[in-house]
Amino acid sequence: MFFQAVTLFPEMFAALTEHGVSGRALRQGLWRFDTVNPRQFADNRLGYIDDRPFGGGPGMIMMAAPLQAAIGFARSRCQGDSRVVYLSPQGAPLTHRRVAALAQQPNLILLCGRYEGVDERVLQTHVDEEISIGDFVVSGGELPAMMLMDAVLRLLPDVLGDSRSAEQDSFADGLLDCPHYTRPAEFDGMPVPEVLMSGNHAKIAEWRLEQSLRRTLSRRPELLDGRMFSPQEARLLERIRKEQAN
Ligand SMILES: NC(=O)c1ccc(NCc2ccccc2N2CCOCC2)nc1
Repeated sequence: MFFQAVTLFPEMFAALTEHGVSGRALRQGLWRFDTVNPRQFADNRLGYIDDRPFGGGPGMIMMAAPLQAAIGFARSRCQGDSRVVYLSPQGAPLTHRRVAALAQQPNLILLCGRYEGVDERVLQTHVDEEISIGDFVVSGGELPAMMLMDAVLRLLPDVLGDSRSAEQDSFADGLLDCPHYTRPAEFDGMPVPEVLMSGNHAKIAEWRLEQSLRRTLSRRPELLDGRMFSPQEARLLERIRKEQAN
């Protein structure tokens, strides 16, 4: 996987390239990263890459030409297909399903907007997909881009190592995660659920699945809409619903 970010703030991406699982995977060569700064494609001496909005209004808009050139340069560095993703509040919601689809791409180019946004004509001609990480606004597309990258990287083989498999991530099975505990066995007078100390792996797995179903039902019931259930899940849901009915 070759990620490129078209960004005015390349140093921000150190958060992923210098730290944690993503940083280690980069050093191991499990993925590649580079940035393109639109400022180097400004066609004037002063490096202007933004200008006032037609129609008036506050702030500045990123100009089309430098972005088009930066995207073209990024694409020229890709072997095979490349996909340009624009992070914006107007994008399609990022879900596990969409992350899994992106993880199949060999080359992803992430366009990070600043100022008040980007000239629409770049989006129409050079952006393949517009994605939002949530219904809120942040100052630039870099943090959303890094969240997308991290979510994709966790799905790449070997990035998480054999200790953790991504399918255990909640959302991978379409459910919220179960509660987790570690030592001490009693903290602040609170014990750990007995079943987790039992060593009975089938019962532990069933307890964890039941807890995930309970949490999903109470916190995000809409996630269960349209989801198929295994016989075990259906049985557990039945028991939970009965319990809540009385
Ligand atoms: N939900 C998201 O994925 C998300 C993504 C980006 C983003 N901001 C960058 C941005 C990108 C595109 C358009 C406007 C803007 N903004 C620039 C700064 O001013 C506000 C508008 N915010 C939230």
